[in-house]
Amino acid sequence: MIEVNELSKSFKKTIKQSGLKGAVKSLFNPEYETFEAVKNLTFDVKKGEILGFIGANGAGKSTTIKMLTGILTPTSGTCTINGKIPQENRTEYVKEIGVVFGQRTQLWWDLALQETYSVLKEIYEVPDKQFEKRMDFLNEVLELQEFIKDPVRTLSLGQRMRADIAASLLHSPKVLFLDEPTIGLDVAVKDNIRKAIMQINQEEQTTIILTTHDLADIELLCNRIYMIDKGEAMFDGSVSQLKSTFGKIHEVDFELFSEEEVKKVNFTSFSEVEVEQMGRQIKVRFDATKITVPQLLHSVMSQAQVVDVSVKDADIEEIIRRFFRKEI
Ligand SMILES: Nc1ncnc2c1ncn2[C@@H]1O[C@H](COP(=O)(O)OP(=O)(O)OP(=O)(O)O)[C@@H](O)[C@H]1O
Repeated sequence: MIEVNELSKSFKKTIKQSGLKGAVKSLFNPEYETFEAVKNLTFDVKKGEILGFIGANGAGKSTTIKMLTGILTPTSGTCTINGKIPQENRTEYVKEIGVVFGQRTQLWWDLALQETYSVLKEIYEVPDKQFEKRMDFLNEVLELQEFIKDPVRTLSLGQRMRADIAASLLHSPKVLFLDEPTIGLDVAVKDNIRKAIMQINQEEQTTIILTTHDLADIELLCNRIYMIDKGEAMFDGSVSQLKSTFGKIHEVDFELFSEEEVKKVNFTSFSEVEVEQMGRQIKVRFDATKITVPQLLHSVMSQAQVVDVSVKDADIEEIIRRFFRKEI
């Protein structure tokens, strides 16, 4: 459904000069440098797939989404969505896609939500019968009923996000771009939005590209992760591949009977373990490909009296944090 090939985008940036003299010089005789925000990205997304597009702040996610939606023109490379080039024949292309920028709304601030949908119906030329059916479906999935008659400016952030997602889906697009759809929402609302996204994807086979900083969104929704850093691809694969390839660090927390017992424990039989001790607690971090949890448990329990143990699996947030810190 989506094919991206060697996609790049550079921006011309003014070089800032220091001091008042420099500022005046920049104003009348600016000097420019080229900044590569996106570098040679190549990936494809199959019909019905949900791709999690992740990266640190400034990695180039929004710039990529803007090229895929046709807002920006690539400096080089190509992207085609359902066989169409986003920058060509925009009127036809926008009927194929839905876009939600979580930080901004596409709704009219002073109009009642229902009226906004009627305007969008005309813009996208949705036939009356289809519009009614669509509104019933969106009402059911996104629970719009309680606020559909209210002006957009009076909606809460969670209601506004549901309203925006419904607006992006009104014309039954084949591809949906969601840029931070759960930003700033409370846990319960996030949960509702995720369920709605999942239902739409399953019932309509909508292909979705989702950018988010909330890794629970990725774990719960995405079949695949595409990770970028400074505009370049870093990882392309499933969540379980990410965990099995990079999530080797596990953690076991021991609670011992007393501080005296803690002093009895040594880890000299293991070469690479990271140990932290606090009161009666011992926290051990280790590479699960080199040491197994039973080996570690056996060693500690044979040396001292353990009252509680908790084992933490590799967590996607930790893996990505290590990626961004360049430890991986
Ligand atoms: N119009 C522009 N002109 C110049 N530089 C730009 C422009 N748009 C984006 N950039 C730069 O390109 C880089 C990538 O920005 P982008 O908004 O794509 O990042 P992002 O991954 O979406 O970040 P965030 O998670 O913070 O939204 C940044 O360094 C940004 O300053």
